[in-house]
Amino acid sequence: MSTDDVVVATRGLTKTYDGVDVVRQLDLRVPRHSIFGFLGPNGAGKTTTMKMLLGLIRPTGGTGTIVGLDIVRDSPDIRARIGYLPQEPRFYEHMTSRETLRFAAGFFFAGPREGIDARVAHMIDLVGLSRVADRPVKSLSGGERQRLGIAQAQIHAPELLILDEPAAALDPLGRRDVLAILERFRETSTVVYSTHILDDVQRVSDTVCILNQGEIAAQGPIGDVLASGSGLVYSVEVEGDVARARDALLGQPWVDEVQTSIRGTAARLRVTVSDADAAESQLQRVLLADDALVVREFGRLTTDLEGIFIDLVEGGRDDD
Ligand SMILES: Nc1ncnc2c1ncn2[C@@H]1O[C@H](COP(=O)(O)OP(=O)(O)OP(=O)(O)O)[C@@H](O)[C@H]1O
Repeated sequence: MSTDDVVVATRGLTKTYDGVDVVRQLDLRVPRHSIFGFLGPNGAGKTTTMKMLLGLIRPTGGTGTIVGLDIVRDSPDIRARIGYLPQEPRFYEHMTSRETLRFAAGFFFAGPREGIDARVAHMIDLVGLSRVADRPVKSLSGGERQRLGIAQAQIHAPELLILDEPAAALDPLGRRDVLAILERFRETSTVVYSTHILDDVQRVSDTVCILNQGEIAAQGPIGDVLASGSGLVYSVEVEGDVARARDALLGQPWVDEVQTSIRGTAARLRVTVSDADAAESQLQRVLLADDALVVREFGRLTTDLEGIFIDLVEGGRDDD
């Protein structure tokens, strides 16, 4: 990937508070035009990382660039070129949504008022606030406020949008609306958003980074991250002498574990292997060597992000 294709790149990014690394040695890479899901449990360090990227707090160690600018040296320029939605956006409650967006646009756009008004109207339309645009912000629902926050962050058409938990406080319909809006930005911009809701990431993200206790537990295209967690488990449905089939499998050096669940005359075997190549070439053969055994179904298990997330997060947890 060339540097033009990477919007955020950090190396060894670290933040220490009171001698504790809350973010440790992050090497992040966000591809241009991706919807990058920054996933992690509460306290993982997502907000701290985002604030470092925006120049709102200073890293203790490491370096980073964002849209080609240095995150420490160039932070004023970064804030002009990036849209940011904090976890709890604040507004002037008596202003309407339209006035709020006009006010924000005034910081970025010079030139005739009509230009600003057209941009504001376009953003109101894009985030679906037309019906309520001329009501005071204090009368908006949680979902409407969040959509206003996204419109405000995007008012100057930044090439990168950073959103801290944009959908966390919303009900399923509100979340769906926000995710649909993020999708619309994919063509024109890059979106980095944090969340602890796996389902959201699975729905809209093409790239994901799982952060746990301040460190990256997994990062990459979502398909690769999903494959990394599911590649070594096979599911096989058989009929016949299940115990013999199980023993035959456990006799292979590349088989770690076989779990069996009986379903009438058939059984499902969940086979965990240590060597995917060996499993691909030999697993079926081992089973078919038993003439009395019928193999009804055979395949690699596809796990979802939740399984991987729990494995990574639980696996990385210190025993206390
Ligand atoms: N100013 C600070 N001083 C000391 N510790 C801090 C400070 N800011 C954050 N922390 C700690 O750093 C850790 C990471 O916090 P952060 O807010 O980045 O996590 P997060 O992943 O965004 O969590 P959440 O999903 O709950 O918002 C937490 O343990 C938090 O208490």
